[in-house]
Amino acid sequence: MFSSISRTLISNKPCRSPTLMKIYKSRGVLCTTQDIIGQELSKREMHIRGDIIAPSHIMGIDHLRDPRLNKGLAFTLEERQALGIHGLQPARYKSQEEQLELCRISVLRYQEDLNKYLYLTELHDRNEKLFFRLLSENVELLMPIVYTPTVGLACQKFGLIYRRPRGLFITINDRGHCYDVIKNWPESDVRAIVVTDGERILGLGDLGACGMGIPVGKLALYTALAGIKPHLCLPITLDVGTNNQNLLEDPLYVGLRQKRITGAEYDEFIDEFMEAVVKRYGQNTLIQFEDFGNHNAFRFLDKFRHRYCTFNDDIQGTASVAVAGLLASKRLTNKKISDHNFLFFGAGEAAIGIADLTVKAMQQEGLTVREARDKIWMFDIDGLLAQDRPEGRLEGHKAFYAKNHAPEKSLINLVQEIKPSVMIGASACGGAFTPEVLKAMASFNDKPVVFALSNPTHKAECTADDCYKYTEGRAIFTSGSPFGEINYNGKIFRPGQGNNAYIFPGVALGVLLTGIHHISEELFLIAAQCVADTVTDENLSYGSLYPPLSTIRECSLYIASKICQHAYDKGIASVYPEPVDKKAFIQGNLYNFNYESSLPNSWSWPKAPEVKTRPLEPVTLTGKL
Ligand SMILES: NC(=O)C1=CN([C@@H]2O[C@H](COP(=O)(O)OP(=O)(O)OC[C@H]3O[C@@H](n4cnc5c(N)ncnc54)[C@H](OP(=O)(O)O)[C@@H]3O)[C@@H](O)[C@H]2O)C=CC1
Ligand SMILES: CC(=O)C(=O)O
Ligand SMILES: [Mg+2]
Repeated sequence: MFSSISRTLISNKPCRSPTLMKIYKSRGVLCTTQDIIGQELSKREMHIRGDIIAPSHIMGIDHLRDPRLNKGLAFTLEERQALGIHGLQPARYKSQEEQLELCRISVLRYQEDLNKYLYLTELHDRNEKLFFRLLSENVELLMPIVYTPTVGLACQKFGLIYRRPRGLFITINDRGHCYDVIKNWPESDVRAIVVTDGERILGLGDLGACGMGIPVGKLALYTALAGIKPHLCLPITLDVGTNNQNLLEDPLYVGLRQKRITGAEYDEFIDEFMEAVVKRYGQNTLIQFEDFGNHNAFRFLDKFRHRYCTFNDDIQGTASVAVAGLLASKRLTNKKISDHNFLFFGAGEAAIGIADLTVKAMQQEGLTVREARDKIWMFDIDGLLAQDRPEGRLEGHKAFYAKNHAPEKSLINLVQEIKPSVMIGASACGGAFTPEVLKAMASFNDKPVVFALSNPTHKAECTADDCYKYTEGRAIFTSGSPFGEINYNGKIFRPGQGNNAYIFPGVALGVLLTGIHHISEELFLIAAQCVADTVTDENLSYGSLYPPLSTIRECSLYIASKICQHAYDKGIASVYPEPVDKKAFIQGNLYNFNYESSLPNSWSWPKAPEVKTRPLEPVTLTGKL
């Protein structure tokens, strides 16, 4: 459709006069934006709308300035001539592969991770395809930069490093006008939103508006790990203030300088936001809640899950990746999930989410809900979840796991008493799994399973080194942030990263492609099984319960294909007709990480007299400078 549009004249301003419109139309001039794609779009959107690009309407320097169009030195001589950028760059042609190599060298030149983060942010702003291809082909190297742990530091330093806008900030002062703010977003076809209010950023607490790094990082993974087209993704931060006194007093803080709004005003604001999203982008827009405070996270999941296309990544995505690890661990321990005795350190979004999904996994193995819950012990800031404990409420799902047991505030005492075979930390309490606790786990388990899921790295309940050291190399260890390769007494471990990044990109892709309206727990069990299925014996031999990060893209596509099948089998898809070849359907909808021709379809090499500049000698692609 667009190639014919690109051949047609487009007037500078929408025409309002019916008479003029008739005349223009008779001459083939498109008068209003509606004429072009049947929607209200700005002129720029006519040129670049989603992945429909009309290069013939963008001339000159904009091709280099627009990250969606820029290919660096990969514009051919023909393209440079046609686009009017000839002479604006040095003569050398560089393929995308050569550029990728230069990017790798450039990133590695930086000593500090925050500088690597800044380099990648700048690349993202400069050349979108190069950024995403670099990230997707170097996940092991770069995910720790755009994601945990470095993204945590980037959020903490957000006021200092903020350069260019990315994503939408909607503040509590915009209430009544959420839709108007969302309308300012230049893309008319958004399918996925990651939203935070910054109250619980990783394990770093309330970072207010500085939490924007998280939706940006999560959505970068949507594209890099699942091939979801970047223009379909929108990061949003809802700025309702912050209770972080340091930020409130920090002259560099970029958010609203006020305490968090709570209560009815806050709830109405979130309601308005959800409605505004649907009003602009439709009922099927996927809204991923990320890093909200505990109380709000559970409330909103309950409130919205049957009204919107939404999920909470910290509760459900984390649950899925942890259950995936437990499923994979069967091959090392020879135990079913229901053979274990669990102790959770932390009873918040992540821990409760994992516990609830683990119960579902045990039900699949034949246990009743009661029997499954009995196997799960939980510990929060006030100690063991015990039915009659004097302190600490048993709000929400905590009550399901409360035991008929005397109050217990000492982790080591509890460990020694109940002798768990699996211990899962999701407390943001760095170092809580002390050498004593780890030694105890090793004393009554041949292969203790230890998950230290808190992020970023310094919040992990124990390090990988300590875990292997104090369990004599017998532990099956997983962490939320990466620990790299560990050499314990000559044995090499490559512990896996139990992070929801294995789950949410693939789940999102499956949901978006099939148009699932409401996201059930079942999808997260499917995703867990997919991840567990992709773990090889070799991965397990290095102590990893997850496939290597270098294969996480395949893992996301596998999850999406299973969700796709499930959606049509269960009749919960809304995209019809059902694709016969699901794999081809998915592949056909993925982002193309490679540069494409910038020449309009109709473009042909101009005749000599029309060319104002002297054509360059074509440069050989492999030639040296
Ligand atoms: N690996 C992954 O993919 C993910 C990791 N996480 C990480 O998990 C951590 C927790 O996140 P989330 O569950 O959302 O946070 P929450 O605030 O919801 O939960 C934290 C839990 O830890 C408990 N806790 C805090 N301090 C202590 C302590 N000293 N002793 C015992 N328990 C304590 C809290 O107790 P109380 O309930 O009494 O307040 C609460 O139950 C974060 O570091 C986060 O980064 C989160 C999501 C995904
Ligand atoms: C990984 C993640 O979602 C978190 O730590 O909050
Ligand atoms: Mg999170």
